[in-house]
Amino acid sequence: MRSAKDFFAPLAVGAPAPAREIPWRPSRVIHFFDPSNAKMAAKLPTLIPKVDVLLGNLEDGVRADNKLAAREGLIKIIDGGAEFGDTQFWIRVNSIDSPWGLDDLLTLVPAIGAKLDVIMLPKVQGAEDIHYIDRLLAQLEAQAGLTRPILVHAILETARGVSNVEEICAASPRMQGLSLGPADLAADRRMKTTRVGGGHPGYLVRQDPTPDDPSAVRATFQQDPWHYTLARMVDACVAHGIMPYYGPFGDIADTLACEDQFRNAFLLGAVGAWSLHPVQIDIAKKVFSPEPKDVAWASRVVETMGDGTGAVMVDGTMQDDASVKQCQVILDLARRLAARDATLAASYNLPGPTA
Ligand SMILES: CC(=O)SCCNC(=O)CCNC(=O)[C@H](O)C(C)(C)COP(=O)(O)OP(=O)(O)OC[C@H]1O[C@@H](n2cnc3c(N)ncnc32)[C@H](O)[C@@H]1OP(=O)(O)O
Ligand SMILES: CC(=O)C(=O)O
Ligand SMILES: [Mg+2]
Repeated sequence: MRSAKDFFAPLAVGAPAPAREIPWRPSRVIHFFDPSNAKMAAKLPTLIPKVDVLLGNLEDGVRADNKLAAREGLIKIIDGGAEFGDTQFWIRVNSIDSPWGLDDLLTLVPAIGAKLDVIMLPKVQGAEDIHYIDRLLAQLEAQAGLTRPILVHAILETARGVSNVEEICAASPRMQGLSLGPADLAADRRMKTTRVGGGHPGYLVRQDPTPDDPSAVRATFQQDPWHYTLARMVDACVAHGIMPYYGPFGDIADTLACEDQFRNAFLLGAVGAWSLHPVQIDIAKKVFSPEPKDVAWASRVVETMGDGTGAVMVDGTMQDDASVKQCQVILDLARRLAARDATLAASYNLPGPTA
């Protein structure tokens, strides 16, 4: 076991010093594209300014016979001088047990590592996977002369990964966050849904029978099969100073259910979600930005509470030291997002400095 003192020492001579804190940057939407798909790549100049994170996907969703073209496509995009502004640039590599995972890293870190903010690693099972990539990245960073460590984001998509979620979050100072991988996770757990995220009409609770009228219709209420996993992820991430994300919503046409799933994740503490299709970008941005009415309420509570201690009534509700902290969460996020988004800033109308 590494001592705590060693944790922030580079894992290879010449590698950049590990990050001591994960920088907070807006990441309401991680937009996926296939770099081997020329039509998608052609859309990047208009997509990049709209998304918080642009992610070049090399793993599932990219045909096996396009894996090399996808890798080359990423290099072409960077060599072509793609401008990211303050949008983050991530890639999802193939899993480290696949035929492509190692070469993804060996090729792309030297070629485009200086532009990369985060590498998303799929099918992470435990701390051992993070330790492997941690050392390998340090070696590659040293060879490439990179001055900034590349961060790592793990997808939680196996039962073993979920069981080991805390050790995964704690495995390296590179750990930036976790995403839920509902498709692979469903398969690995032998769940009986064939959907990519979202609910299922069979996963429900039913209202009790009416005692005097046994034939009366009994309402049913669909439940969220991802609640447990997401809640676990949020706790593990917050405990380790990293960020939780909902993953993909595969029913592209059902924008309403997508919005609902994303909002559940937002309310539980997630900072963002994936978009698989351009139609999902604005949904994620809307959902993961606090609503102006909630920002106005939070401002009012904080203002009414003065130094933030004691208890008062606001519109018939008790507010105290703890509810002020809840309101500060909303205000802090609103300020950070407003600093990047002028339209949001105007809708929030927040006084004071941005965080
Ligand atoms: C479980 C997981 O691992 S999820 C992550 C892996 N999966 C993915 O990343 C999937 C990414 N998305 C996609 O491949 C596609 O969006 C699909 C296959 C779902 C749908 O694609 P299409 O059938 O082409 O959708 P549609 O016809 O509505 O596309 C409209 C336009 O948007 C483009 N487009 C679609 N998705 C994207 C995208 N993610 N990024 C950029 N452009 C896109 C299409 O190329 C098309 O362009 P055109 O108007 O120039 O022809
Ligand atoms: C997100 C992902 O990779 C999955 O759902 O399997
Ligand atoms: Mg997956």
